[in-house]
Amino acid sequence: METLKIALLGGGTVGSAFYRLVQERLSDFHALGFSPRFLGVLVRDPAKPRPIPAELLRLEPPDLLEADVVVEAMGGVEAPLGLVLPALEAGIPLITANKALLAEAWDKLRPFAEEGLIYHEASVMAGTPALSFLETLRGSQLLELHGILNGTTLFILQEMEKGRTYGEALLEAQRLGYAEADPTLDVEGIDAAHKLTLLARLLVDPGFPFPEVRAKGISGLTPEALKGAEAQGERVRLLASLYGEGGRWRAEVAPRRLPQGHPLAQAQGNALLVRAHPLGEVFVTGPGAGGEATASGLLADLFRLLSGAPGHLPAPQAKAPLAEGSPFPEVE
Ligand SMILES: NC(=O)C1=CN([C@@H]2O[C@H](COP(=O)(O)OP(=O)(O)OC[C@H]3O[C@@H](n4cnc5c(N)ncnc54)[C@H](OP(=O)(O)O)[C@@H]3O)[C@@H](O)[C@H]2O)C=CC1
Ligand SMILES: N[C@@H](CC=O)C(=O)O
Repeated sequence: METLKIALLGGGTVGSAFYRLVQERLSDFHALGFSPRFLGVLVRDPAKPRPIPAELLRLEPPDLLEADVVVEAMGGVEAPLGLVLPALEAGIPLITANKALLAEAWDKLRPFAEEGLIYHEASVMAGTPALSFLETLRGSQLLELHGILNGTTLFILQEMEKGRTYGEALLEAQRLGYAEADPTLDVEGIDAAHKLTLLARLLVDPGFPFPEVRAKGISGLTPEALKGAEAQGERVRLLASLYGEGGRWRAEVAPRRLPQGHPLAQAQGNALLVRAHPLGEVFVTGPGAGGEATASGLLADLFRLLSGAPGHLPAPQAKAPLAEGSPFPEVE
């Protein structure tokens, strides 16, 4: 049995759930011939209650160069970047749930992603297949993509439809572990824009720049706007859309009106609807936030790594859209 040395950066909602899930799935590791061992778990406050043995908690990162794999679930951009870069330079694979890091520090990380060293299924729709789903669609050419990529705002809209206030619903989303440490990223559409950037790089342009994504969130939406949509047989959802316009890819996050019977309006979880040529229309839905759902995506990546498969490779070249897209109407 080979020891698998894991350095875990972050032991919060996601990191704790990942630690627990690894313990729960030891027999699957053993079946693959590995025995996982955590070198340490980086946190800020070791006194916080969490399901990780105190002797593993570290205020300084464990020696990442000793690890077989670095798993990053700390959030932010500059702090994790400074830690993971030397490990990547040493050829140590990175598994991360951090979409902000990938979206905003791509110039530094792209060479390692192209080498197959970065695994990040959990960064978009948590453990629900989004990146691996789109990888399979590479056999076709993307026409357009529309997704509900943020669990916090979906939860808030669903709760507001049941009569709860925006503020109450946001607090509950934070309690459930769905929201970012800074929930402005969720409610202003920035988290969904990070995720949409990653999808665009996977499918249509390996260098797709994050600042090109227009982001509008839900903080300005009133209960009246939601009721007005309902009266017209519609539902409002924060959609991330990638579509052709004037021969270029346009990427936007905005609250949009959907017919109530549309699969994206009916979806109870995060969702992704893709039209591709020649495949046609494909739809996937499932949990997109929360500790356990995200840990599932991290573990899937760890098993992918152990099976010898490379990380998530960006698109090999930039491609212009084949057709003009048809985004759903935006809420004014
Ligand atoms: N929550 C979710 O549903 C999902 C989250 N993600 C992503 O996963 C990552 C983690 O999210 P989540 O677990 O919710 O966040 P949390 O805030 O719950 O956890 C962050 C962890 O990292 C530690 N940490 C953060 N910054 C530092 C630092 N500078 N030095 C040392 N330790 C640090 C924190 O320590 P301490 O505990 O002591 O504060 C904490 O353990 C983020 O990138 C997020 O976007 C992705 C998909 C879903
Ligand atoms: N804050 C994010 C967490 C998962 O990516 C969300 O609400 O979707």
